[in-house]
Amino acid sequence: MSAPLDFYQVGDAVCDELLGLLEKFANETLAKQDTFRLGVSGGSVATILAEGMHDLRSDFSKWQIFFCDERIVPEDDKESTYGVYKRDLLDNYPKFPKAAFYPVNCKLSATDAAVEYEKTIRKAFGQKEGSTEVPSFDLLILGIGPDGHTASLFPEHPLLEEKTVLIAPIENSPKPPPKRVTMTYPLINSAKVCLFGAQGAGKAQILKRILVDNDQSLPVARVNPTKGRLIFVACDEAASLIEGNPSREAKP
Ligand SMILES: O=C1O[C@H](COP(=O)(O)O)[C@@H](O)[C@H](O)[C@H]1O
Repeated sequence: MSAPLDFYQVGDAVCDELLGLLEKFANETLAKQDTFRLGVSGGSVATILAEGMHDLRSDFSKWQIFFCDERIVPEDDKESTYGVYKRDLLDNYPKFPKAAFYPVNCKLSATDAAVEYEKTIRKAFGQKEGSTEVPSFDLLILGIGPDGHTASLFPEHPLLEEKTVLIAPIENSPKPPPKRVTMTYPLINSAKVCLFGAQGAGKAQILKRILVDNDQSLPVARVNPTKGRLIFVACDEAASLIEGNPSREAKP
């Protein structure tokens, strides 16, 4: 079964739209429960979120922010995703609660960091040790790589078939740096909302292959939160090869 798909073409307002949806989902969630659990990504999406998050009207003390993937590098390395949020958000806006962030322990090996991070997530969701229940994030904000990767799930990589582990190590990422940890499909597809942002003409071809051709060799096309919602936000340039409302129907 496919999750309902919403496609928003937003002129050049991808940043405003992503931040607006983040505020909306956070506050809708907090009207119903005490904690808003968010997963954020690296790359272009990280820059958008880290620069704009402080301005949102929400009770950040009730947010828990995790990483959809992380590169195993020190936090002051320019490749560190947590490093982007630290530099652009936490260091500039000291009122934003640092404790909202749950960084990956990048002092460990990728394997150990993945095991520890899965435990961290399960604990934050109030699960007992040994639980096999899959936590459901309120919102995951995901990026689209030029090769169709998302988080650190890359085309043709064996991790695409992972069914049990929720956070997996990757030692041979085709995009540097090679060592990373990443959410796998069981965790991603259990989210209540998976929200993608696509900005720039460089994303047009891959977005067409994902949304129009439904090319299942592309990791983004396999994101399908079956009990949740799937939303793509694209600027006009990124959406230039898409006509009308895409449905991601399987092609014969
Ligand atoms: O390596 C990564 O790339 C993707 C896509 O990044 P973008 O800069 O092309 O938008 C990102 O979503 C992922 O978190 C990151 O680790």
